[in-house]
Amino acid sequence: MTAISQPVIQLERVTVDYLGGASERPALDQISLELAKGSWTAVIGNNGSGKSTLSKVMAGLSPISEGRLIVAQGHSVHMVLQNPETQILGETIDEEMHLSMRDTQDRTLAERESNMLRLLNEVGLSLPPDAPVKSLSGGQKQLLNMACCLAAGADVILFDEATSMLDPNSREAVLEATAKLQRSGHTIVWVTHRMEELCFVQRVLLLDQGRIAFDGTCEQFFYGKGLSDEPSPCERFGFEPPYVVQVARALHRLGHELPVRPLFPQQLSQAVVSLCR
Ligand SMILES: Nc1ncnc2c1ncn2[C@@H]1O[C@H](COP(=O)(O)OP(=O)(O)OP(=O)(O)O)[C@@H](O)[C@H]1O
Repeated sequence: MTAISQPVIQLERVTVDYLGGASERPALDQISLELAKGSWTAVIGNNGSGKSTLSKVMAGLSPISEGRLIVAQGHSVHMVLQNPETQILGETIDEEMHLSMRDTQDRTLAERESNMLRLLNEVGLSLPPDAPVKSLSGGQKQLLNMACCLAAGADVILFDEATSMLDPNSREAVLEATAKLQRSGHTIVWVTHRMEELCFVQRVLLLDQGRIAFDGTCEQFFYGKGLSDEPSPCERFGFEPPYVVQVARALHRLGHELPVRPLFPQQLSQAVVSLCR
């Protein structure tokens, strides 16, 4: 990847070596990277490859053994964790939101209420603010966690496997809300094991034993750089690509050259229709 003119987050040769950790190697090993403002980056890798440690480092929640983290001035980094329950303390939506809101002394009650409703609307959580948290689905709790990040002033949000405990509809709602936040200028880091979620992001970082083993676009990850039959990075590292990509690769091997490298079912169907014309 080329240097980014104004990175929001920069890691310079960051190593994290947990004291007393079971592994002989550091959790992160000399990682250098830059995140552009308004970008959406996925972080993937096998269990124990360092994904959670990397997101905690970026959020300033993990000590660094060597190297340094630079967060550009005026930017605020927050996290949405895997288990929707983990970071909720309030008993109702509004109680949870008020716990997260910053600068509350400066606002009148009416301003705070309207700000809260605006943020809930921004993530697509349309429930009465006095709804008890325990009545919310897992997906609604993640949307609430996202709204709380916004309430706390986050412009960089790190999702650490935030959809892994959700059903397909809830996953879609969280992905849609995240895409909307990115369109409005937020910087997103998305740790995941789900290959199909990479289709939404601009940049894929693959961690392997604490090091960056791949850094490129989703298309490059699933299809490789050219049209050759060589295994793609996704295949080389032993991940199963989404079904759409598998079909497109199979068609290519059978000699049917698609005009695009599809990521979504609609793109695949359009490409197949164009082949039949
Ligand atoms: N608090 C800790 N103390 C000691 N070792 C740790 C700690 N947290 C993580 N590790 C070790 O650091 C390495 C990277 O762990 P990390 O949780 O960052 O990986 P991961 O890619 O997020 O894994 P997973 O996909 O299972 O969540 C692993 O070897 C893990 O055992």
